[in-house]
Amino acid sequence: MTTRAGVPENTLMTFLDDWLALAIGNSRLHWGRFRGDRLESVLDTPHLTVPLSLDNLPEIVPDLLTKNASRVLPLRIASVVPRQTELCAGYPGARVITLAEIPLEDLYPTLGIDRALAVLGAGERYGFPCLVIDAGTALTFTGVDAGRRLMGGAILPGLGLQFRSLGERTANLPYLELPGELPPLWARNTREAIESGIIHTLRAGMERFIEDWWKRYPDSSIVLSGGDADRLERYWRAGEGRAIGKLRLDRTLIFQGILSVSVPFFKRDPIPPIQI
Ligand SMILES: Nc1ncnc2c1ncn2[C@@H]1O[C@H](COP(=O)(O)OP(=O)(O)OP(=O)(O)O)[C@@H](O)[C@H]1O
Ligand SMILES: CC(C)(CO)[C@@H](O)C(=O)NCCC(=O)O
Ligand SMILES: [K+]
Repeated sequence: MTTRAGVPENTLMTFLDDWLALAIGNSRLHWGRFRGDRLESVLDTPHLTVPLSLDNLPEIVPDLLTKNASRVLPLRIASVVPRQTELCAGYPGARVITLAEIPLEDLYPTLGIDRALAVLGAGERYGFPCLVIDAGTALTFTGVDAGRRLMGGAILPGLGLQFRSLGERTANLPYLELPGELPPLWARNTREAIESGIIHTLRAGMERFIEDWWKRYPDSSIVLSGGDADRLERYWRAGEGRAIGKLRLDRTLIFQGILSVSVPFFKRDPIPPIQI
């Protein structure tokens, strides 16, 4: 158990207190600073190379901390990278969120905590049922129904990883960055052929999942998140003008999820009951 807290949590976090949320992904760290239930700023940093401590936190996230923040800031951690979790465990205010704390039904034991928190956050903000498409290192689909039950999902290599793997594992193909715009479907040069293959195939896959989801849950919100969400949304929108209206872009879902599981620690109005 990596969870640690210097002071009992329920006395530590009050409505107006500052606290930090840390989502540890496979590419990098995503930090959020909250004041009570308000997310005030976010910051992405590289993975830790040394154990997190009271001394080095201000150097790692200088822009998130106020100058006179001398006390131990509570740090709620959602990690899918065990080695990085270990590096945080010595920080006195650290507490690691586990699947057992997520108020969703039918979660399977190896489900990523980032997926659980993102879809919880999406449901709390936009309503259940909802589908989250998280375009990070891995790209995931995670769907929850109106009864807050995990319906299911899927995992595939993220956009960056798809480009990198072609560049690294072939002799003739270059390593390319994600293009800013949707490439033509039928390419006549190598660069556009790679871009087309990866992006149009992903779009087609997204259509498959989204159409099936909307068939089952016609009024559901679908939310795009993760490091590549902005570009993915642009590619999606540039396509054949499908019903884009209900595809939302929200890169703070996981922070909303972390806030939701931290709610018992705040003097905060309860979240309204859900309709089933
Ligand atoms: N500065 C950056 N560093 C790394 N990735 C970046 C950066 N800016 C944008 N990206 C994009 O973000 C994607 C990774 O997404 P994200 O940062 O959400 O991943 P992650 O949270 O670390 O991974 P995961 O949640 O899948 O474990 C990469 O494919 C890359 O294209
Ligand atoms: C799929 C990733 C890598 C996405 O960050 C993460 O959620 C994870 O490690 N998941 C574990 C496997 C699963 O979710 O079924
Ligand atoms: K692995």
